[in-house]
Formats: sequence, C-alpha cells, structure tokens
Amino acid sequence: IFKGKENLPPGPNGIPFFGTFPYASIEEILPVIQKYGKIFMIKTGVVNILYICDFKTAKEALSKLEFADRPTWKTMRIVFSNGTHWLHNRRFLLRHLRDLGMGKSKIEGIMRREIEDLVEDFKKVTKIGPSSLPFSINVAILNIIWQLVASHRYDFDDKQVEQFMSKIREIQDAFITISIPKESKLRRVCREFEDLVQPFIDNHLKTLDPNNPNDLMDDYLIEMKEKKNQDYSHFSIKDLVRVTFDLFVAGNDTSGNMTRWILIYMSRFQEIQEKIQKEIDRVVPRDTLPGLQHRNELAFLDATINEIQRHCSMISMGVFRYTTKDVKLAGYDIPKETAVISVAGISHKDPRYFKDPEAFDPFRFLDENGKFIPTCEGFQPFGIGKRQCLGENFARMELYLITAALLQNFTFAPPDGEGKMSLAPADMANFNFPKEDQKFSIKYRN
Ligand code: HEM
Repeated sequence: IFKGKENLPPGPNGIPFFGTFPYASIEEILPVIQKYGKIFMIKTGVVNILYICDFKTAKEALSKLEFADRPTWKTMRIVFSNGTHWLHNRRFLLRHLRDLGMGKSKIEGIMRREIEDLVEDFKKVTKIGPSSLPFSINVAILNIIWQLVASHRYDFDDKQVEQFMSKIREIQDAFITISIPKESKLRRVCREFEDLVQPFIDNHLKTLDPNNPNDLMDDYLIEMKEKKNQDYSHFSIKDLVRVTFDLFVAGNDTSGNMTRWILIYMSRFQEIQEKIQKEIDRVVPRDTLPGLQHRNELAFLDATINEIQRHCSMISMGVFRYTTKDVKLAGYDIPKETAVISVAGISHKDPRYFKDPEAFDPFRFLDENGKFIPTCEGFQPFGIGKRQCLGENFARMELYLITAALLQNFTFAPPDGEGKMSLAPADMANFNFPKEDQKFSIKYRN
C-alpha cells in the first residue's frame, strides 16, 4: 500500500517484514517524537499506523470524513460500526445523549436515584477502616445506562452484575489488545450479549406506547416503525442491539474509571477537596444532594474534574480511527486504510496550551470571573471531530453529580499512616486506568 506514495510521514522502519510494534505508552512515544517530529508513521505487519501528537493537526484531520472510520480489522469490525450504519446510529444516539433529548431533568432524575443509594452504601465502608472503593460505584454507573436504555436496574448485591460486566470487559479487552486469535471468543461474548439484551427488546415491543416512550429502546422502536424518512431505513432490531452495545462498551468503564480517578486525586490533593467541600456547603443545603441547579455556583468542581481528565489522560492514545481514502495531511500523503492515533496524552502536557503542564492546577479551567471553561485548545479527553464521544455531556453531568454528592458527604484520603496517594496508573497498554486495588480512608462528614 506504500507503492506510489512519495511523501509519507517519517518514522522508524523496524524489523524487516514485521515492522514496528505499536507504542503502548507516552513514554515510548516521546523519543520517537524527538527523532521524527509530532507526526510520524510506523508499519506493523501490513498495517500503517499514523501517530498525530500535535493538537492542531489532529483537530484538522479528525474533523474530516476521510478520517472518520474505525479500523476494519476482524476484531474491530465486530465492535465498531462504520459508514451509513455508524452515521445513523450516531445521529440517533446524539439526539438522545449529547442534546440530552430525553430531557435534562429526566436524566438527572435517573442519576439522582442511583446516587442516593450510592451515598447510603458508602456510609457502610466509613465504618470499616481503609478500604477499596465499594463495588456499588460500578453498579450505580451501570444502572444509569440501563435505566437510560431500558428502564432496568440491578440491586447493588445482584450477582448478575459481575457476569454482565465481565462480558463488557471481555469485549473491551479483545479490541484493546487487537489480538486476532481472540476473534472467536469475541464473537461468542457478543452473541451472549445479544441473548441478554433480546428479552428486553421483546418486552419493549410488547408494551410499546408510541405516544409515551419511556426510554431509549422505546424511542428507537418508535422511530424504526415510523420510518419517517430515509434516515430510518437502516433502523432494525439488529442495529438496536448494536446501539445498546455501543453505550455499554463506551459509557460504562469510562465513567466508572474516571470517577475512581477523581477520588484518587481528591485523596492526593486534600486542599482542593476541602475547597470544593466548602463551596458545596455554602451553596447546597446539608439535607439536599447537589443538583444541576447548583452547577453554576460550583464552577471550581467542574474545573477540577476537567483538570483531572487532562492530568491523568485516561484515554491517552485516543481510540483508533481509519482513513477511508488517500488523503493529504500537513503536507504528507496518508494512504487509504491507515490506522490513526491522536495522542491525547501528549497534547494534554503540551506547554503551548497548558502552562507548567505537569502541575495539577484546576484554576486553569476558570476564567478571570471564576466561570468554568469547559474546553480549550489542546484539551481532548473525549476525542475530537467526527467521532468525538457522543456521551460527553451525559458523562460530564454524571461525573459532576456523583462527585458533588460524594464530596458533600465524605472526605477521601490515603489510609492512615500512608504518605501521599499514588497517581500511578494500572499496568495496561494504551490507557491510563486507575489501579483497582487502591485503598482509601473514607470518612463520613457529619
Ligand atoms: C468519562 C467518561 C468518558 C470518556 C473519557 C469518554 C471518552 C471517549 C473517547 C476518547 C471516545 C473516542 C472519540 C474519538 O474517536 O475521537 C469516545 C467515544 C464514544 N463514547 Fe465516550 N467517553 C466517556 C463516557 C461516555 C458515556 C457515558 C457514553 C454513553 C452514555 C459514551 C459513549 C461513547 C460512544 C457511543 C462513542 C463512539 C462514538 C463514535 O464512534 O461515533 N461515552 N468516548
């Protein structure tokens, strides 16, 4: 595929036939940038991988339709959709998530119900000394998506939760590690996922009231039946399973792990936690959980969440894109079917966008009037362009509500006698996920 392409981005040649093994961390990428610059390409087997470590170039590229596909390798094809299916599913989901089409207050209601239970469950661990974060945090976040999708929820001690989560994890694991031998396993897990979701769809079909949709499944089935215009021609039960699947795979572990990061950072930066708690105490009556009506006055909390997302760069290597045709970028020729990685972990630490980038400083996301700055050049925790996270507003609302409620009621710290809380991520390629076994001292704030 290189033939005839004259001006490819530079990059290491690697071993003959095999090429270069993809980079798994920012530390591996830094010396390559030193040698080849912020746009470089490697060849892994027969696959070209383009790394974009410059925010402006990434923004230019990823906003183009030519960069909007996900790779069509065997395992990726099972997990991601492309072309018109992707476009129609995305439009449908955006209507319901980014624009919070279900109604902000309905979504807030769903989240609140889970958060109330979560606060009660956290109270139990405050009595038992240093502990890991309770499992209820995973269940609450899973329930929020289930409620949104199919008005379903689990009790915190329901044994089915672990089973369901392990399926989502197996799917994620298989495409994160891009290992082809796992393909048959991945197909099996996806079929099991379909079997699990199908009874919910059958039930929704039976009880569907077109004038009174309850959740996303209802909305999808109504739009599918109405087929208002050609946009709906792809709507099918099969695609509804896919839409559901996208939400669980993309929206569950991401929010869960980011919540863990937030609590780790709060334990590490006690003075920031204290400042947020003071603000909450000033703005929110003690017998009321913080809600969206308090959000403007809790700007420092949103700024802190942004700064944690920047500082930890959880999805540090972004999520693979794929070029749909030969395309020019920054003067280089990028061949069709090149895998593209926009390296968020580099732009989040780029001093051109973030002064003293290693410092943890929530104030960088507040303007001179103390108003929250939701985004800026260089900031890309939710990706950029055509495939940017479509759950972004939903996730931001979720992180705000959960963090506000937890900090109103609890103080997080390293276990007594231990020094500073470690910010080291779990040992995992491509992602900076927090360590799951991290212990906390969690104190109830009377
Ligand atoms: C802190 C939480 C979250 C983070 C950090 C996050 C981050 C991301 C990133 C980096 C991407 C890839 C963007 C790209 O390729 O440019 C993505 C895609 C996606 N996210 Fe999120 N996400 C979060 C929560 C959620 C939630 C709660 C939902 C849904 C309820 C969601 C749904 C999706 C979907 C469906 C995609 C695929 C979009 C597409 O391919 O068109 N995400 N997310």
